[in-house]
Amino acid sequence: MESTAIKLPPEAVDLTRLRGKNLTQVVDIQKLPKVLLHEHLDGGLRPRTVIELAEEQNYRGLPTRDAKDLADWFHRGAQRGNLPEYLEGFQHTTSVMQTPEAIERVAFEFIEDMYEDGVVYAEVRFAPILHIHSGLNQDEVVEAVIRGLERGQQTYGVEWGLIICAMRHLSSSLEAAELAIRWRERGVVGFDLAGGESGFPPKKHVEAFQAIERANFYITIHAGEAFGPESIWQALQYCGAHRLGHATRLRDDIQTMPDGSLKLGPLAQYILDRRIPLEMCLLSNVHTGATPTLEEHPFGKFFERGFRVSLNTDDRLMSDTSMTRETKLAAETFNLSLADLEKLSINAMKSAFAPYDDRISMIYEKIKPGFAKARS
Ligand SMILES: O=c1[nH]cnc2c1ncn2[C@@H]1O[C@H](CO)[C@@H](O)[C@H]1O
Ligand SMILES: [Zn+2]
Repeated sequence: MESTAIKLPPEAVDLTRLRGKNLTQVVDIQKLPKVLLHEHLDGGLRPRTVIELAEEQNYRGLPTRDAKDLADWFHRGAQRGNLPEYLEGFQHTTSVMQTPEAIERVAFEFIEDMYEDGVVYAEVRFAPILHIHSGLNQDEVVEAVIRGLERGQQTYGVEWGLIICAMRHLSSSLEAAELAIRWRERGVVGFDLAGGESGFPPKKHVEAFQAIERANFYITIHAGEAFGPESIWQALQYCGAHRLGHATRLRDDIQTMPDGSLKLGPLAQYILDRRIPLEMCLLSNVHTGATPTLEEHPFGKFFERGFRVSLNTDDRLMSDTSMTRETKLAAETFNLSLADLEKLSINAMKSAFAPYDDRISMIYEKIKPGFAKARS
């Protein structure tokens, strides 16, 4: 009897087998449903917006008023191979985010950018204390961000969560934690510790983390970016982190054996076993020197070994990146397949601080159908 099955053209059959560059040349990465968990609101402004906001707020500190030159200036400044210098550019972005209108605009444009980048769910973070220099209080700052995010969602349908950052070098982390808890009914989903890592161990802020835990709320901490496994260990075992930002230097707790297998130290084993989500940021790590090159980034190993990793942008302006770019780079550098990319989106969505039911519906209503469409 003759088969009645429809014959697919060979390239359609092969799509699921493609990897790396072969994959990124055929599949439109921008259209795949992606999830972003780690992006700084003040690290993702459009260069033109920075210039316009500087004019409106009479801020004279910008090095140039040309959008292209300004973008180059941010990229150059961020690529000096260490975190403290990487962070210098934020002085300008936070300086132009001091009025409710400016802050709301940046938040709205963030959602608009996410939509254009193919991101279906995004968690964005910032430190309200850096936005009170023109007289706003921190609640007003958070309210302005939420207004922009809500307006963006109404227009573009991108779902979001907001994370409040405390800064490692400041003593106001408890105040930031209380602020995060106060706004949880309006879309704040968690609490983070950001800023220069070396010399600022997370356990100094343990009171803030305990306040978050007592409120049954969520914690992510920048750890293992500019300091070793000790910082990651403290974040988990002193501060109760539910997720880790970067965790690049967890590689120091993992040994590659002569046969290529990985021998995990106790910290790495704990992170693997407990399914602790690692918010990995490839280009940002190259720029801050957390990894010497993209090829040597531990992401590939972590993913293969089954760690709960996700791809993230960190700071789209400083690192000249997007989710599409990070995903393409990851696919090409680590020879990923479409199934791998789907797994990364699902990993991220599973790890989001959104409620369980929302995460499930995002996975089954947006991510899986989006990838199925890409395959068909
Ligand atoms: O990669 C990073 N590591 C540590 N801190 C960062 C990174 N990117 C941005 N920030 C810091 O977080 C603040 C709130 O968004 C930013 O102002 C910047 O100082
Ligand atoms: Zn970050």
